[in-house]
Amino acid sequence: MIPIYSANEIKQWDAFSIQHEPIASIDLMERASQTFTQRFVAQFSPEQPVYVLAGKGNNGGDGLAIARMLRQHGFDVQVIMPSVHPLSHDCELNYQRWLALGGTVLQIDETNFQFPNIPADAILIDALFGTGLSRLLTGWMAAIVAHINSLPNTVVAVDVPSGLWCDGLTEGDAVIQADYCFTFQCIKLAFMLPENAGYVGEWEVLDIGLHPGFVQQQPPKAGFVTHPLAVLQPIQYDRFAHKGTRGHALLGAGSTAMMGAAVMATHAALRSGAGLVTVATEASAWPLIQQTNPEAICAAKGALANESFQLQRRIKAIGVGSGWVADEEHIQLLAWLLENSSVPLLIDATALSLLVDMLPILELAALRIPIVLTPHVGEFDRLFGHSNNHALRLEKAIHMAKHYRLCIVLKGAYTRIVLPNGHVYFNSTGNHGMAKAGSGDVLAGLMTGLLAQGYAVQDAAILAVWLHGSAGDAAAKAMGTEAMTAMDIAKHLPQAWQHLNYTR
Ligand SMILES: NC(=O)C1=CN([C@@H]2O[C@H](COP(=O)(O)OP(=O)(O)OC[C@H]3O[C@@H](n4cnc5c(N)ncnc54)[C@H](OP(=O)(O)O)[C@@H]3O)[C@@H](O)[C@H]2O)[C@@H](O)CC1
Ligand SMILES: [K+]
Repeated sequence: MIPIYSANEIKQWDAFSIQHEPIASIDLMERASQTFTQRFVAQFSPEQPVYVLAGKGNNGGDGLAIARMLRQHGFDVQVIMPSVHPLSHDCELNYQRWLALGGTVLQIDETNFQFPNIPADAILIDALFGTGLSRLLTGWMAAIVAHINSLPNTVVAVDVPSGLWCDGLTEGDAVIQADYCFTFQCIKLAFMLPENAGYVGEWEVLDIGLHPGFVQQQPPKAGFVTHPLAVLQPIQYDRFAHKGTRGHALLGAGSTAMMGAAVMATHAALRSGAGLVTVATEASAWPLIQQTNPEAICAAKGALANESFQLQRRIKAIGVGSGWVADEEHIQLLAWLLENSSVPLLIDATALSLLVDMLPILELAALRIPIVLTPHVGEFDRLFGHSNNHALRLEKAIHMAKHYRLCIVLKGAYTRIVLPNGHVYFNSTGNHGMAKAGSGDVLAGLMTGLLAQGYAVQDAAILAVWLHGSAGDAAAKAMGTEAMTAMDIAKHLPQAWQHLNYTR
C-alpha cells in the first residue's frame, strides 16, 4: 500500500528521515533528484532540449539538481527562474552547483515579464512549487503558469504540478497542467480527485528512501491499495474444507425487467470462493438463474425475511439490492433485514435508494452487525445529499461512515473504501471499460461471497474491489474496453485471483 499523507505530514516525514537515517537535507534532495532523473532518462531522449522552470523553495532546488544531472546525462538543459529571493538553503546550494557546472539561468522579472521562446519539441520540467505551496498562485506567478499552460510542450512535474493544493481541490486554475508527474514517496490526496486529472496527468510514485519508521509511528489515514496482500491475509482452506465450511452467501437480487443483475451477482458470488450461493428472487426467473449459473440455489424472495430459513441454511452473509425495484415488498424485506439480520449485510443499488427513509434503523442495525454500502456517486448523493465536488463528497463519506459505523464503498475511478474509523483506501485496479451497467452487480455478488466466507468487512471490501478491477483489466486486455461487458468482468475473476495469488 502506498501511503497518502498531507503536505504537512510529508514535511514531518522529511524531517523524521533527516533525523533518523540520518541524512543531511541537501543529500536527501540529491537522492530525490537522482531518482527523478533516472525515471526521466528512462522515458525521454537527449535529442529533445529540456527547460527546467525552478522556483525559490526546495522544489526549485530539486529542479536545479535535476538540471545538473540531466546535463551530465548529455541533455541540453536550460534553467528559467523567476527572480524571487531569498532562495531556500538547499535551493541556493543547488543554484551554486549548477553555476559551477557552467550552467546559466534565464531570470524572469516581475516588472519586465518576458518569457523566453521555447522550441515546441522541448520538454518542460516544472519545479516551480511543490508541497510547500501556502496559498493560491496569483499575479505574475499565475501569469507564468498560464503561459506554460498555453504552450504545446510536454510538461513533467517534479513532485506535484505547481500551484496544486496537495490535500484537496485548488480554487481557480493557476495550476500547471502537467502531462506527467513523478511524485516523491507518497501519493497526494489531490491525485485521487477527478477534478485534478487535467493537472496531474499520468502520475507515478518514486521511492526516494524516506525513513520507513515514520509510517509505523504515524500510520496514514489513507492509502492506495496496489496489492491487497500487503494489507490482508486471504482465508486459507485445508484439505478437509467442504461447501458447508466455505460459507453460504444469500443474494436478494433481480426483478422482472432486471433479472440480469441477479445473474451477474450470482456468477460473481460463485467465483468468490464461497461454498454455497443462494439467490432469493422471483420464481419465474429460477430457470434463467439455473441455466446461467447451475451451481446456484434458488429461493423465494421471502427467504430474505425468514429467520429459520437463514439459520437452517447457515447463511453467513446477505447482499441485497442489485436489480431490485423500489416497491413496498422490497422496502419490507430491507427493513426486516436491518431489524433482524444477524449476519453481515451488503446494501447495493436500489436498496440504497430505499435506505433514504430508513436511516434511523440503519444506525441501530450497524450497532449489531457489520454493514457495507456500495453506492456509485449518484446513489451516494441521493442517500446523503448532494456534494458540489469529489473532495466534499469524500469528506461526507468519511463523516457518514464514522457516524453510522458503516463501510462505504464509493465506486468510480480509484474506488474509495471508507471505514467506520474514517480511514480511506483507494483502489488501484480497473479501467473505464468497466463503467457499464451490471458492473456494480458483479461487485456486490463478489463482496457478499467474501463476507460469507468470514472476511472482515474491511478486508472483504478491499479484496472485492481490487479483484473486480483486476478482472476488469483482464477483460479489457482480452476484449477491449469498448466491447467488454459487466458479465465479462465476472468471467475474468479467475484471472484476477491468479493475479492476486501469483504477484505481489
Ligand atoms: N518531502 C521530502 O522529503 C522531500 C521534498 N523535496 C522537495 O521539497 C519540496 C517542498 O519544498 P518547500 O517546502 O521548500 O516548498 P516549495 O513548494 O518548493 O516552495 C515553497 C516556497 O514557495 C513560497 N510560496 C508558497 N506558496 C506561494 C504562492 N502561492 N506564491 C508565491 N510563493 C509561494 C514559499 O514562501 P512563503 O510561503 O514562505 O511565503 C516558499 O518560499 C517538495 O515538493 C519536493 O520537491 C525534496 O527536495 C527532498 C525530499
Ligand atoms: K512542481
